[in-house]
Amino acid sequence: METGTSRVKRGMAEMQKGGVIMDVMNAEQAKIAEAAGAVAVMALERVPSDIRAAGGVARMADPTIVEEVIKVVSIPVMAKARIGHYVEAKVLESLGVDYLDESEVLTPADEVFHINKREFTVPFVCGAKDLGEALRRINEGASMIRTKGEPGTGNIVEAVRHMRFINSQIRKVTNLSKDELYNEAKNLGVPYELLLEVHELGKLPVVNFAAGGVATPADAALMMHLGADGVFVGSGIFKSDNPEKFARAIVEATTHYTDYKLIAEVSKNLGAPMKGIDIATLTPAERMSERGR
Ligand SMILES: O=C(CO)[C@H](O)[C@H](O)COP(=O)(O)O
Repeated sequence: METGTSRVKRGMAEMQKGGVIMDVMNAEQAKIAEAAGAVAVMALERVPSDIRAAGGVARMADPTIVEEVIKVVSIPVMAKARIGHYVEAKVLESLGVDYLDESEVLTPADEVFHINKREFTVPFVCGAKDLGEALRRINEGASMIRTKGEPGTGNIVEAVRHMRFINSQIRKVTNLSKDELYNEAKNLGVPYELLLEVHELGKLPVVNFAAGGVATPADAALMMHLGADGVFVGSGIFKSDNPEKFARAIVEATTHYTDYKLIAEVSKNLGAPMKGIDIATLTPAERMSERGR
């Protein structure tokens, strides 16, 4: 049984299109994000780069933080549950969040099963690095997809790879004949009907945002150029020298992603972006994008 209609759940994500969703750790940051023009905020205890630095098990945020953020902003509030953690998701739903992120940024609670998102009234966003992952999450009830990227690195390279790969897989599926789709569905480990939808639409049946490693206005614009429907930014804003300026500049660059003069203008005197990490220095266990398939 599905709770809430897919049309409404997916429609809510459609309304965020072209915008920036910002990670915030408290009410003050939530107000900065809203004033900068964020279309939604993600309430969490630590941004991904702090999660990397802290080590240990990363869980859902203290409900106090989530409630505090809900209280101070009028834009939608999202929150993260661990992959497979049904109860964290139910708790966050009970707090009245507008969207849930079943996120690889937190330590997975289940190595095999994701949450059955169809059982929830609140819509979900999930990460994906290829078409198979994206369609499996949609089959479980996700109403929005985002690239996984490599969160907390300030390095855009993985988000670029995931966006390019998903889009190239979609192009391939669009060109297959209907009878070839059965084999492709088997190869990708996804239901035939969903793959048929991609074949007919020429895109995912839900919006696909970019996430994981966006650290500058130009990074955000690059992801839009590559076909993202919008952008999530976590560490890039609140681990930069000047969060207010970065937040505003990233929103401007996302909205006007082909206006290179404007992107140059908003990129002036921003102060230092977050330092960032070379992906090659990460061990396999440190790669959050490998969590949850
Ligand atoms: O929601 C997210 C993933 O669940 C984050 O917003 C995103 O991945 C943040 O990554 P980064 O800190 O690199 O911007």
